[in-house]
Amino acid sequence: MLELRIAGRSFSQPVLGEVFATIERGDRICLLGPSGIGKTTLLNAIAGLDKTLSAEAIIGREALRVGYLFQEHRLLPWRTLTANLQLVGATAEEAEAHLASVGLKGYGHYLPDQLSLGMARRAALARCLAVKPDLLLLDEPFASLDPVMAGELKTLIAGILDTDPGMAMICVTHDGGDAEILANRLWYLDGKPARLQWDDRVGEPGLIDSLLGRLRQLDPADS
Ligand SMILES: Nc1ncnc2c1ncn2[C@@H]1O[C@H](COP(=O)(O)OP(=O)(O)OP(=O)(O)O)[C@@H](O)[C@H]1O
Repeated sequence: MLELRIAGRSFSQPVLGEVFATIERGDRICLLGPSGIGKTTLLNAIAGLDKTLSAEAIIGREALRVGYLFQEHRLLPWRTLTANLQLVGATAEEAEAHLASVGLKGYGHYLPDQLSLGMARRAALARCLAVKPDLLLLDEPFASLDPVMAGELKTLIAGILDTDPGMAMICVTHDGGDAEILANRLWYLDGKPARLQWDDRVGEPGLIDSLLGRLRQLDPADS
């Protein structure tokens, strides 16, 4: 469905090295790695937002609908939630249904600034769904949420993926435990410049425990 052939990405210094991988329908990838290593840079590349990369770097991107949940909600603050969803192609009825599916039934007339952090993130997730994505990109969706809210959002995302087995997902997280709930594949990005150090399929007994152990060794601050 998507093939990554990234030769590298530098800003003032090299950030990403060569990244080669394929993403298939139904892949649920948790992307882990130390802070500042290049996870968002990689997600932006996959989303097609990095215009410095050649078309050959992300093969298949043009044919895909991508829903991207950024670290900030990036909803237009002067538009209601319904109007924000309509901007990406939803009808008013579809917008209402998407908002209801993330627990925001009846909030369509609210402005983004009238929402709590957790509600705004769910509204942004509803906007992702309004795109009818083939690929869902989630950049630290649980960051800054209290454990209860984070748990609810995790369950919500797991449910969304369950109802659409063909949808692929890449979720950046610092918490290997998220992988247990959401992932069937794990990527670990590390190195200078950063490369995918592991690309593992979940399913082997003990893999998550071994992942958490490796994370603790590699990056004590993140474990
Ligand atoms: N637009 C930019 N201009 C200059 N440098 C950038 C830009 N975007 C990212 N970088 C640099 O690239 C490196 C990787 O950043 P990136 O945000 O991709 O890391 P990350 O792994 O997502 O970090 P975190 O886990 O803290 O969110 C950092 O050193 C960052 O300063």
